[in-house]
Amino acid sequence: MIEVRVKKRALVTGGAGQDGWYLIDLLLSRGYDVFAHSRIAVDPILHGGRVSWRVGSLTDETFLKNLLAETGPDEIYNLAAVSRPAISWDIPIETALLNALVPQRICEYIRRELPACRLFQASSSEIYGDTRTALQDEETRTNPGSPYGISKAYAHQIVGAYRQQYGLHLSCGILFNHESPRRPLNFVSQKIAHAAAAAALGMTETHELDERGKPILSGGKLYLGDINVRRDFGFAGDFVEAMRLIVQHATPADYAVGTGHAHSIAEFCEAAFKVGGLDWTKHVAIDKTLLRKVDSHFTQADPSKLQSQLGWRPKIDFQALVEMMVQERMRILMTSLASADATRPLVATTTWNKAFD
Ligand SMILES: C[C@H]1O[C@H](OP(=O)(O)OP(=O)(O)OC[C@H]2O[C@@H](n3cnc4c(=O)[nH]c(N)nc43)[C@H](O)[C@@H]2O)[C@@H](O)[C@@H](O)C1=O
Repeated sequence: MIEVRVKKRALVTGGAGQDGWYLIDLLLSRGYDVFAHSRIAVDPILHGGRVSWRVGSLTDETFLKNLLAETGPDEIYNLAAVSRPAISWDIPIETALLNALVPQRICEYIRRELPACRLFQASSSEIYGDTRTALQDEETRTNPGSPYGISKAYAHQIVGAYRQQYGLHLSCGILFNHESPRRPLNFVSQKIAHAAAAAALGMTETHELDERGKPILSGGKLYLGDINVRRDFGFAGDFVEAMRLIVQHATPADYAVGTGHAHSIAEFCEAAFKVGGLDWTKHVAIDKTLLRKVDSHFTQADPSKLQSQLGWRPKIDFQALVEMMVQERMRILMTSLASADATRPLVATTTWNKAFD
């Protein structure tokens, strides 16, 4: 019997991460049947219990094949990854398997079993490495410097190769830094937002720990690495809209996904502490142990192709993004202060588990 589907069926890998959250909400609002994968168990009532979750490791070939066979998606959004470039040095083999080989296995499965299925692959501006190019777009030379960047470059190129060779609808979004209140604390944006919120509430010490295993705000100070790095910071909610547009477009292709504006980490601090009326220079200090030996010092997207071909425009600018993040951290901290939970143990935010999306 031929199955007639009324609704489109999407599979989102790494669905429990920041981007998965926004994308699943978007797809549900567009009437999709959503299947989501997570590496670890998730609360089934998330997203109003409207998502069918599958839990397991994508690097397990049998699990991956069963996942694709059982869900039979019309569209796959491959967001699962070791998502922290700095941590990819600690787990380089897992990074290569999950970030590079899994996308290839998905392409191979699509080629053999689901040729009508469309793929969005989450590529990254880390594929450019420490570039000196003023603006980066789809043509910019890839020169990644970390196991993360190298694994993402492999995935980017193999997806493009399968698209060329087999004429399949496989696309990559080269995602520049994208943040939100759902960002884990071990990314610089949320680390700053958290410290700025705590300082605004008059706190000098937070329970949550930083990469060094010390409180994120300690003695009223936030310790950071290189604050001169400039990044193109966008809002994750805007980025998932780009993902959907890319998959809906008649022709598959690669797109740079970023705002086109760059800000330094120092500017992020300035904007974040300003939300509470504070002078960031009194609260931020440098700890050289947080400097990265390999880093991308400057990223700024040229999103012209995405804008002209698909009409994408980010709705949240840098200022609004920072304010949104700091205000949400203030709300969370006030809730926790109100519950007089001051005796709870310090919380590490940099566990191995948090390396994944
Ligand atoms: C595009 C790319 O974007 C993300 O990776 P990331 O850029 O490594 O993210 P991050 O927030 O850890 O670092 C941003 C910058 O901030 C600098 N920085 C300074 N001081 C601290 C600091 O104290 N902590 C951290 N974490 N960073 C610091 C750090 O050196 C780096 O230059 C992922 O979404 C990834 O999946 C992805 O694809």
